[in-house]
Amino acid sequence: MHIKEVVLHTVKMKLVAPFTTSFGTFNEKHICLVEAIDESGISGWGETTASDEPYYNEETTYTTVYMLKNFFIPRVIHQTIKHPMDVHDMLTFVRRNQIAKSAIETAIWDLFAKKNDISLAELIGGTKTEIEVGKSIGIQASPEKLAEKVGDYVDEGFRKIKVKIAPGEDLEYIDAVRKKFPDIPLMADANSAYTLDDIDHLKKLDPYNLMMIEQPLAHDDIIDHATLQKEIQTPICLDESVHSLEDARKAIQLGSCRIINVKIGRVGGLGEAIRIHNLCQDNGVPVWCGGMLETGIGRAHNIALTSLSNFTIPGDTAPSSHYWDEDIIEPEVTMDQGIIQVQKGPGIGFDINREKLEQLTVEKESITTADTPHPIPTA
Ligand SMILES: O=C(O)CCC(=O)C1=CC=C[C@@H](O)[C@@H]1C(=O)O
Ligand SMILES: [Mg+2]
Repeated sequence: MHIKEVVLHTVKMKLVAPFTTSFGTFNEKHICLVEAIDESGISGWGETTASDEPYYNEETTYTTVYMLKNFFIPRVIHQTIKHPMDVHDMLTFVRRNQIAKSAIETAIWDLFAKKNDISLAELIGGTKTEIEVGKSIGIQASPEKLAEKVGDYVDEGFRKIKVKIAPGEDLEYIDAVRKKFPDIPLMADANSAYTLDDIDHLKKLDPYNLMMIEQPLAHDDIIDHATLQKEIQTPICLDESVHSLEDARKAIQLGSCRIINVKIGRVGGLGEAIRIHNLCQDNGVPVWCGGMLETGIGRAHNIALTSLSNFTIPGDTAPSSHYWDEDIIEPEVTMDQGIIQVQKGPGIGFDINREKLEQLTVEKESITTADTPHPIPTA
């Protein structure tokens, strides 16, 4: 397979509701949608899952566009690509920048599946025809407001509820939810808001029977999470700390977590996500697919990934309508009582609403050569 052109469509999209985590509130975001076109004119699609600010990790939408234009697209355009699983190693000449790598790598996965007229789920060996999904709720104004929001999503049938916590917005909030919903599958995401000084405080979450506490400690830590996991009963799930298969291996070996939140962008693409899934399966560590407030393109990749068998915990893959007034894919991602059907069409299985894409585009750039001022390996 050869890519003859890559078009970077940068869109500005407003969320239907603000989303608050321990590191800030998002109301809108710029997203770069990556269109990889082959010699026969077929388009594969990926998206950058960074935000406008480098608060989740070190990348932003703008850094990902720079890295795609200057390094990653010049590395892959006009090259012979035998299989999308090979793209990860083509990009390791650059350190990290996982979200930028993922955006072009996932577009190549979609393109390859379309050229072979199979769904992305089938291409990666997915076994499920439908997936259970959960809802990630941002930090709310009060414990009562949170419990009310949880009720709305329980009524919609979501199979897991994830709430955000931070010091001062944790025990009372979890207590209010558990008082109203003693048995629902409930988890908390701390986005690195705590330290080992908070061990005794975090122990107070143990009686609430949470499925897990996600990323309680530093975004780049594996060692201290192992210390914490020995002290608390609640299973630790890592998100930000796991950037690669190697990070996952070390975390499992050290006992830093019992669950891993796999995000295609954070780990540098679908190939690495599959490798992490397989490693976790071999070690009895369940995984689930986290969300990054994606458009339908990223959402479609997440659904396909979740069709793999060790994704045994519902992911943060809510329907399009929970994020956008109008998504840029057709049809939109919909859900029925917490279940999303795995798309069967070729590639990501959704069409792009080109009219909507044009409306939302703030910048568009077509790249047809490997030109870059930087030395790029070709081997
Ligand atoms: O896409 C979704 O619905 C999940 C959003 C979500 O929980 C997150 C998105 C982006 C960064 C983080 O704040 C957070 C997470 O840590 O998973
Ligand atoms: Mg998280």
